[in-house]
Amino acid sequence: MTSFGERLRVAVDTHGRLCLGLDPHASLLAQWGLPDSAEGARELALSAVDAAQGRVGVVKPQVAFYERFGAAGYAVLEEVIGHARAQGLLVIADAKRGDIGSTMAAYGAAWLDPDSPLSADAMTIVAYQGLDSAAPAIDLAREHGRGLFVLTATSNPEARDVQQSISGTGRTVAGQLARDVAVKNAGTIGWGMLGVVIGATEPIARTGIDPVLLAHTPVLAPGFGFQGGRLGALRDLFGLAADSVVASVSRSVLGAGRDGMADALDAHRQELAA
Ligand SMILES: O=C(O)c1cc(=O)[nH]c(=O)n1[C@@H]1O[C@H](COP(=O)(O)O)[C@@H](O)[C@H]1O
Repeated sequence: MTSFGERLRVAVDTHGRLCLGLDPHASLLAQWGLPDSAEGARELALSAVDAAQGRVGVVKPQVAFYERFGAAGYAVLEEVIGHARAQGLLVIADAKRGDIGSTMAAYGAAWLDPDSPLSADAMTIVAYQGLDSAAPAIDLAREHGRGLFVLTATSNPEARDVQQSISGTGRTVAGQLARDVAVKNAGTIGWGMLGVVIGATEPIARTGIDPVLLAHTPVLAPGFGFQGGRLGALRDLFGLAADSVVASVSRSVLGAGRDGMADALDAHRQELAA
């Protein structure tokens, strides 16, 4: 079976390193003239998947924007994930789950088991319980060719006090988590099945993460566009980890509206390539 790392590499080599976030914010639904309902979220997300087709290889629905509509929202999320995957897009479910091992097994089953109605190619997780608490989800992902992205240095400014503080190992919390992930990918040829999330709102040098460690570790990088990170500055921001980056944008594309999304995606791609 092809691993998630290999599939992600092919998607990036084919379509470039941009990922489109499928985030139906209430403000975007209003801007699009759609109802603030599961049906509105469905219409926005399915239109975004259509615009993504042939322009990006990866999409990332943030599940909170569906969850807020309860069961109806989850039904839409199932449809959006299924539709995107059927179109050949890789789907990262941005669920940001984290818990003790036995519960992580259930989260893995929900988002990564091929038989689950929410089955995605990868999910985001929080590992403040220690990366090994995610072992059951990691094992399940490996078995089925799926992946996980571990939050290490997030894009929001409030995160710094925690994530850049020095842990018991002498490294920053972010640096230690990134190292733990990289160690699990060691020995992989190309990209491993475990990635890290590093925000694009400040240079990696400030996070305490050693970019050299990330040669085999894909880096999901949100924070470009609406949050201020510049795609054209990707190499300056990520330094020696730049080649591992998948740059994620949501509002800066979706905010261009139904008819403007395709052009916005093309403009973002050009900015990345420049
Ligand atoms: O894991 C994420 O994707 C994530 C991590 C992070 O540090 N910062 C961050 O913004 N995100 C997500 O990335 C998306 C950013 O959206 P825009 O700011 O609209 O491009 C949202 O879905 C966030 O939940």
